[in-house]
Amino acid sequence: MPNTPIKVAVSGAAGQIAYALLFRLAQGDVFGPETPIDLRLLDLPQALPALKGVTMELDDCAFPLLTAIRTTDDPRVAFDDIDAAFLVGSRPRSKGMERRDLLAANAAIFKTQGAALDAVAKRSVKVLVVGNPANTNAWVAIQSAPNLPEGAITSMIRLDHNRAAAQLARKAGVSVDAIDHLAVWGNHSPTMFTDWSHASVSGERLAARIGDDGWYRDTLIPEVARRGTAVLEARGASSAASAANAAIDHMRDWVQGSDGRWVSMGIPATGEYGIPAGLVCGVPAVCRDGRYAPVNSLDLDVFTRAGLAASVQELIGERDAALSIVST
Ligand SMILES: NC(=O)C1=CN([C@@H]2O[C@H](COP(=O)(O)OP(=O)(O)OC[C@H]3O[C@@H](n4cnc5c(N)ncnc54)[C@H](O)[C@@H]3O)[C@@H](O)[C@H]2O)C=CC1
Ligand SMILES: O=C([O-])CC(=O)C(=O)O
Repeated sequence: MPNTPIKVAVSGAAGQIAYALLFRLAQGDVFGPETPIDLRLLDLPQALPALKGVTMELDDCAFPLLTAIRTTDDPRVAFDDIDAAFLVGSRPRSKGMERRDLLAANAAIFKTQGAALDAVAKRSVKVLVVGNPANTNAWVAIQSAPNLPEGAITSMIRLDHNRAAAQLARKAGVSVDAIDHLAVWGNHSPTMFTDWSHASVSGERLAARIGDDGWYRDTLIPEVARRGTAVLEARGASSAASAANAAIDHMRDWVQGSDGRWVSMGIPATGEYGIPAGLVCGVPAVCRDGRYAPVNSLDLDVFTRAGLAASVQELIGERDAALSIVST
């Protein structure tokens, strides 16, 4: 094997998303078929026995690219010298827990993990936060990692982007690949805003091809926003394989490039579109040469601006609720 292994950490590694993610990572779906991979699996002490079972299964797949697996409950061990991290583990909502309590519990986790990344990860590390509330968890991690370059830590809104793309492709009778310039803005929460105003299919405006503005406003936007809840109700468990698939898509495009196509990513805002600088917000982006660049200077219509502003207000509220944890 000619290449040096890439070191990749996954937190929440004993959980259901990781169970769909790890095997695809080890197969080369993110870093390519020529890149050996050294996995660092992080979970809570009580989950380590189950995590042992996952590592046994990884071994039993005999993946040629998988050169090493290390399990730990210590973020500093997991993140030592890593090139990439998928931060999936977070505290789920439990009975009687208010949203504020959930934010506080997760802010504490992501403060610790951000500080560990700051201390021991490679300066070129690429971090994707999946664990909810993903945008605000990423914001907390960024505040705790002042020595990492700006843009090292992102959050996932790609599942929402993929959900929208699939529904639009079906409605238009085209393949998902034919759709470009689609965006999902804002928070990964029911306030997220699916935007087809720039979307195209083979050079034609997608909105004109579908020709049903009522369906866009009254069906697509709310269905994408509530899709996570609908899957949870149907399956009796929250989205796992599709969440892992979106995490793979997000990191693969970031590493390998999006070929000029728009993807949606939760990234620290630059002040564009009235989003306060630094807030981690879903925006359209293009990835090239291992970097992402937000799509700036778009002309947003009144409906889109209002949808984005509502989601940004929610993010500001979450950030302010997390602020006291970060600053103590
Ligand atoms: N951003 C997105 O689009 C999506 C986000 N999610 C979120 O992803 C997260 C994980 O979901 P699942 O895998 O289904 O949950 P899960 O409950 O099956 O697994 C979570 C794992 O994280 C571990 N964990 C908890 N705190 C930890 C910590 N401080 N350090 C390391 N590990 C820790 C748990 O022990 C457990 O093994 C949830 O927060 C969920 O809401 C889920 C779907 C989509
Ligand atoms: O609420 C959850 O845990 C699941 C989730 O984010 C989604 O499916 O979009």
